[in-house]
Amino acid sequence: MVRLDGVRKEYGDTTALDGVTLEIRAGEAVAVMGPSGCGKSTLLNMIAGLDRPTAGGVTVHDEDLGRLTETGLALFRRKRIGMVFQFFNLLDDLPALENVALAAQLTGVSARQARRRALELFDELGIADRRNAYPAVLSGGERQRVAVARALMNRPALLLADEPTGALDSHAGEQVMDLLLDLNQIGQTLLLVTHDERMAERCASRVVSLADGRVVGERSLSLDGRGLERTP
Ligand SMILES: Nc1ncnc2c1ncn2[C@@H]1O[C@H](COP(=O)(O)OP(=O)(O)OP(=O)(O)O)[C@@H](O)[C@H]1O
Repeated sequence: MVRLDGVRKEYGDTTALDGVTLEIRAGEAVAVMGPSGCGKSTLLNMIAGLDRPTAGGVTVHDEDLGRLTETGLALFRRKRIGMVFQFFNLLDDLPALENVALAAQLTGVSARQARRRALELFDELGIADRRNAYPAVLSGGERQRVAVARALMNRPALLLADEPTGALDSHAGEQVMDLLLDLNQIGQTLLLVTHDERMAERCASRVVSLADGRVVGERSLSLDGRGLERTP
């Protein structure tokens, strides 16, 4: 699903990624961990096509991102990638359902069809009763579930999550972890950046450790070990 081949990224004198080679198979849930500044977000940005490597190649879902124009990359991102961020990144002046429907409308889907799909997702994620609420009145956990719904709207090949529980209290964080775990267990490929060892162990089948822009370790987690401590 994802292949990084000797990816290097420099920002002026700073080397954010220093030759990262990594593969992620369809259906995997991979957590990327490492100290602040080691290049985790840069890695996600390379895979999402939000930024281009200084050297090396990135292939996602058989698409060589280096061959895409800026317009091609924007289209790739909208159709193939779902992203969830620590601080939700919802639009404050749109109700929850419209925030989510917009993701499909931007790919040319009609407003009616987009709302129908968004409602299905709100039902599945247990937030249907919050569909007309504006982000400001939603709890952190509800906001993140809306953000996950938005990320899933276009049925992405890959869901990228950058510290998705970083701004949540522990109960809401647990619910979001359960949600990501459930999504992966029904086949969604997931790449997760987290500082939280417990989250990695709960949601990921493999943990990749980064330090100073390099992969310095990898370990697989047994499937049996995942999701055992579910919230009631
Ligand atoms: N747009 C940018 N311009 C200049 N330097 C950048 C840019 N983005 C990242 N960097 C630098 O690249 C390095 C890696 O940053 P990155 O944000 O990927 O690390 P991170 O592991 O995600 O950190 P954190 O856990 O604190 O979010 C850091 O030294 C950072 O300052």
